[in-house]
Amino acid sequence: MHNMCIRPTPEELENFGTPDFTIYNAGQFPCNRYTHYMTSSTSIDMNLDRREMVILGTQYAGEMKKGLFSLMHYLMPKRGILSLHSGCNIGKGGDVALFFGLSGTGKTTLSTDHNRYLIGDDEHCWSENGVSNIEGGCYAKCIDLSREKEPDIWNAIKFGTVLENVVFDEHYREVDYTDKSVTENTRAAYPIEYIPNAKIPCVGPHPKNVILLACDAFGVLPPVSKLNLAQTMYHFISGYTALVAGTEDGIKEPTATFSACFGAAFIMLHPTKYAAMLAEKMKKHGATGWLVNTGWSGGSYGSGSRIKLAYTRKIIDAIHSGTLLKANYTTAEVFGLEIPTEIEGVPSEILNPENTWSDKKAYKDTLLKLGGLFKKNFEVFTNYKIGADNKLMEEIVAAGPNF
Ligand SMILES: Nc1ncnc2c1ncn2[C@@H]1O[C@H](COP(=O)(O)OP(=O)(O)O)[C@@H](O)[C@H]1O
Ligand SMILES: C=C(OP(=O)(O)O)C(=O)O
Repeated sequence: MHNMCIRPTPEELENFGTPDFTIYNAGQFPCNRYTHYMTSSTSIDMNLDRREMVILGTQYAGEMKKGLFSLMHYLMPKRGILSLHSGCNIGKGGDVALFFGLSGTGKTTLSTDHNRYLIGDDEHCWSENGVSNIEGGCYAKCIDLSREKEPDIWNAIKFGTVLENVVFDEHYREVDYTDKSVTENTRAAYPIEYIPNAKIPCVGPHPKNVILLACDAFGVLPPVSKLNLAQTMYHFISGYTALVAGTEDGIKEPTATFSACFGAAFIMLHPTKYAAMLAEKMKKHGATGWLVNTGWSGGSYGSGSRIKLAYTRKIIDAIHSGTLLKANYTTAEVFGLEIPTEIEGVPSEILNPENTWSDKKAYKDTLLKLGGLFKKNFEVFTNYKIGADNKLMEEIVAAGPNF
């Protein structure tokens, strides 16, 4: 946690006073499964009034940072500040990008970019003054980590970094990043300044691009689509992804899931409250929304393959540089997504997923199946209002799949 939190200076510590919030972490000591409603030996309990959190039955460090993140999802909106489950970076020209996404969709990987300054990889706030990181460190997944594909994360693993659940040779102290015998969810927790181009303090102006990451295991969402405001809200509230083997226990193969605001586990208010704040801020500051599929192409999980990280990076580069905004687009059926026809460094044929499937009928069936899942998931939101009248919510519902 020391690595992950914003570390106070000695002067700040001198006048620290009493803590605002206390975490009691009992590590492996389990909770009592005979307690009413307790379904597991692991529990994370929070008392907002007493400002305390109790963690029982888990040694996963992520529970502490994500527990505090839930707290921020309660405290920040009360002050008119939007809490974001997103990575964030800033270009040399001052353009800020947010990377929303569930675990494993690429927030850490894509916000850590050698050509840009890192503001943070996971938890941010968007206030009247711009964006700021809640944390002071990163928590990178390191399963199958390679120097070639993720050089900045690789180089951040040095003295002072805490490696969690990795397997290493005790004599030579060499880590085997491919070893999944403890868990797939191996982690490296390092202070953000271990990334050479981190922006310290971790703050920036209002975002120019809002990138929604989805790891689509069905392989039918385009690698990138440009979204209008209603589509951005529709996909933000839906929070679709495939959970891949990794952070959550028991996931052996990609499983479609919807997690409102890309963070159902952390939000404390109704999802439409956060969506309304995001819509208002994006509109006010002229931010563009994008949907980036970091999941499958050429077929669903099992027949297709995961989109190459190198291609996703080129897509993200084109968003940052502004060239993608000026590209030519076609509109795809069912989801009505705007797909660019060309991106430098990315084979044009993969931009429209239909081209990558050899079995066109299977593609159409899968597309309709996913569209149906989106519709069903969204049913519970259609009766809510966003903003003063119901106009935006009507536009948002209409921005979903249409068939
Ligand atoms: N096309 C892709 N885009 C992004 N990440 C990818 C891609 N293909 C494979 N990956 C891998 O998926 C994982 C994404 O995890 P991470 O960036 O930690 O996600 P998050 O921070 O959203 O939890 C990394 O291990 C990364 O190497
Ligand atoms: C730490 C977590 O977030 P992420 O996997 O997105 O890094 C988590 O969900 O446990």
